[in-house]
Amino acid sequence: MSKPIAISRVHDMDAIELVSPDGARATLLLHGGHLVSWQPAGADEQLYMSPKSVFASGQAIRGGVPVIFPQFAARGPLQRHGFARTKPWSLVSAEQGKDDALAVLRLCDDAATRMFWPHAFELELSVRISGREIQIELACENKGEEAFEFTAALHSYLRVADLDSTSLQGLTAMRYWDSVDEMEKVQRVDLLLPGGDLDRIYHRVREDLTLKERLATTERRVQIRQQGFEDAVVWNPGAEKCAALADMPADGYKQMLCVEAAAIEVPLRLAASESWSGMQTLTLL
Ligand SMILES: O=P(O)(O)OC[C@H]1O[C@H](O)[C@H](O)[C@@H](O)[C@@H]1O
Repeated sequence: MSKPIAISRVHDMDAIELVSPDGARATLLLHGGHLVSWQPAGADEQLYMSPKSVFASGQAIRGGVPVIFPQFAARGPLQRHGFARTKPWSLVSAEQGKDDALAVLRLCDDAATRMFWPHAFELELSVRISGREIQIELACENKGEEAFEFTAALHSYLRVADLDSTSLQGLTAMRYWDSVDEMEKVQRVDLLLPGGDLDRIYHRVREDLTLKERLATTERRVQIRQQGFEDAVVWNPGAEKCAALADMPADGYKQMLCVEAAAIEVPLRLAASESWSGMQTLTLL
């Protein structure tokens, strides 16, 4: 028997607090369809949330998992990272199942989105938690009569205790766009040690990635899988750029690494009535 979950208030905003029977928890705001917290069963928070983040209508949240749609970064005429992360989404369903908890949110075009982006669309974000895993799925349907193209990302901010003890594995031999140096490069080494200003778009991601963090007596490992998304963005602003971000503490960059499932290099194209979906799955190993 599944039990419905009612809307509550978190950060003074409408929220869905998912709790699965095994104790896994996640919090999703209707603002932006924004996942702001994920605690696997028996474990601590896995997502970074800036203590200086603003939670207000029309504003982007710094941390968790922003939904980037229909434009990644400044790669087009729209506002940075598109409008989905600052719009109010509606609740389709939220329930606790026998061994999981699941919420589905929806965002459709309206007069305001059509002013900037003249297309009829329906976006659905589904978040499912169970045990030590979370599945975040973004789906888009073209509800209009003409084809459209878009770029998108699930911009996950992973929390780390210390960036200097953190590495990311699984990117060997991959081609990437280095957004700092503005050139194409190839990853030579297996372990990426994120220090300083790092902003890369890895192309044609086929392998699972693993975030590894050396802790005092153990190692924390988070497996990152993606389907339907061809690119993965790895971002850390480093000290200088972090200090310039009004919604981050000066040393906040040491506690986070963004590993984003994305579709950027080859924009997604949907003909009338066509749909696409992409997923990022995080598993605490
Ligand atoms: O500050 P925001 O608009 O949220 O963007 C945060 C970051 O998002 C992505 O990771 C981009 O690759 C970065 O270039 C950008 O700085």
